Amino acid sequence: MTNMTFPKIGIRPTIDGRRRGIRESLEDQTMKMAHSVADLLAATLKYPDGSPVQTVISDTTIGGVKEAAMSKEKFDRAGVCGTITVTPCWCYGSETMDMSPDLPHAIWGFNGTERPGAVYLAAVLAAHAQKGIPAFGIYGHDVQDADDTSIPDDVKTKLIRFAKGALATGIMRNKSYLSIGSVAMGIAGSTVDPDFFQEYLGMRNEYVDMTEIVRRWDEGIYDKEEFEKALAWAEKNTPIGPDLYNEDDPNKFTDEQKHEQLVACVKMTMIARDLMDGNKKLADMGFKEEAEGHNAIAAGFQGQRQWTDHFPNGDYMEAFMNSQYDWNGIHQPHVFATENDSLNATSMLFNYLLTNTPQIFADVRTYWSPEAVERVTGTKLEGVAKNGFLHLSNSGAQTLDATGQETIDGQPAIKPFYDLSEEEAQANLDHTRWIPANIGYFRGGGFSSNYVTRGGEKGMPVTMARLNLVKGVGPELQVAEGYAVDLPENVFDIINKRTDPGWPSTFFVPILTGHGAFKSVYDVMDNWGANHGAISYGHIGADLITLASILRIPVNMHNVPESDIFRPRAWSSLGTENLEAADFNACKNFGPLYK
Ligand SMILES: C[C@H](O)[C@@H](O)[C@@H](O)C(=O)CO
Ligand SMILES: [Mn+2]
Repeated sequence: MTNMTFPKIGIRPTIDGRRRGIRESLEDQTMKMAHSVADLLAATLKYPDGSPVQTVISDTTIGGVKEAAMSKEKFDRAGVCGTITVTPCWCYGSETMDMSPDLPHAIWGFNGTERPGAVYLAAVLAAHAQKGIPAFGIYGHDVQDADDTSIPDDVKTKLIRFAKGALATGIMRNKSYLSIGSVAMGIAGSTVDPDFFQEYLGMRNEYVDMTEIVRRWDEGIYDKEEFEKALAWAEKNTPIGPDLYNEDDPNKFTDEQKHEQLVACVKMTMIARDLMDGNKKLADMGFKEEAEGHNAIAAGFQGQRQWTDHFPNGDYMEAFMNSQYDWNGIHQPHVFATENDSLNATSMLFNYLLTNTPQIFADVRTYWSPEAVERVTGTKLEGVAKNGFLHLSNSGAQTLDATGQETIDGQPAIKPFYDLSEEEAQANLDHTRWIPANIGYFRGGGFSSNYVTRGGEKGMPVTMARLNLVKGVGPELQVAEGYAVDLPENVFDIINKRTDPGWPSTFFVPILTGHGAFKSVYDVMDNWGANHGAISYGHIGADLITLASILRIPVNMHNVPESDIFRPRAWSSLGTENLEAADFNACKNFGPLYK
């Protein structure tokens, strides 16, 4: 999603309202705390376009209800999507708090002992709980001196984790999920649930039939100049690869037919982008309505089967939509799901908004036990993969940035577009083949990207997430942190041949904890809620858990250490011993963020 204005974090310095000494003595310190938080967020966090995150600070410290109202007015005008209240002292709980029920809130109560900042923190969090407007409490672990304006590391971690979740919530709000087509092959995630998008994400749903693509092809509703450039680029950078699946098929396509398919794939990519973002060029051509786009922050393409039984499949389009470069150079990726799996698109959207990195959409295809690998290949797995692995593979919407050719500190990584070099983008392309689709599955042809994610010596840290809808509960999130790993060459060759040799592959090893769904790699597979997963670079489970709690989506399985879990304080009111049950109860009790 391009050309958007981003929401901001509002910072509220609250203060003891007593004039004639108390308030005056605290003004400076209180305002300084607000500025240190603003500086921290601007220096640490970036919007999806790479610009630094912006904050708004209340014009005055807030000692009572009038100043709280003035601050709220300012925040509403500025487009604030979450508030952080800071204070070193006692203030008046319900008189100074921000009561916006549809915004996430956090409060940092300074851990000093000269003034009762922690007492205010506890009082205002109680008010939040009592009013059903949950807020995150931040209380530094170690006492600071009264004149210390620094932010301790534990406080920083929580401020940043909260701000990431609040910003993700704010950025997706009022945007659309665009379905291109409807339900693919009975996949539940592609039966779009508008109530979920509206109430939990604050989003709306847009729908276009897949015939819209044909209309735009036939009536020439795409930028012709861009298309010429794009096709020349595609012929050079995405050459059609060997026909692995169809060599012996009497119905296999000729080279001319395959070239026509590449033409169609390039046009599909441009059209999907225009459908999501709009395109001013279309207005110049007289297509003003089409030029607007659907304000989509995420989208999905049904593809199978009505489209793919007749036209080239969506793999090429999906791969490029999720990637950060094409004929226009390096740019922001889109969030684009195969099979119109709107729930996997949502998981990708969460991952993306927390990291600004492009996402892997994959089938959670096969659990390979060490025993099965040894039986089939004669090789005993060692190292990170010694307990087995999950083979993640789907022909379509897997970012091309996941080849493992991008690096951070010499290790394979997936980077945001603003950190990506031309060489890395080119290396990804050079490591990707474009394999003609298996015409048994895809009668209309098309091309799948084909590469293996390189994990490197230590494995690439990744997190797999999945949002599911469960009748009676609503949405639930599952999160598995782990590593994308390299397999010994002979193991890969044998496994690849008997799976889908023309699709991209990521071999995933979740981190085991010894309990629940993380007792074994098999248990992770066995507890996964659907056929797809959304895989992000990095270990982002703690951020996902915080975001889910803001949206009141319970997490039904995760392998994040308990010390990293950060949820609103009111969650403890629902239980402190069994955090999973407390999470379910809290999400149910407080209900979705929107109506
Ligand atoms: C080609 C097949 O229909 C696959 O696309 C299918 O197994 C899936 O991806 C299901 O999610
Ligand atoms: Mn699939």
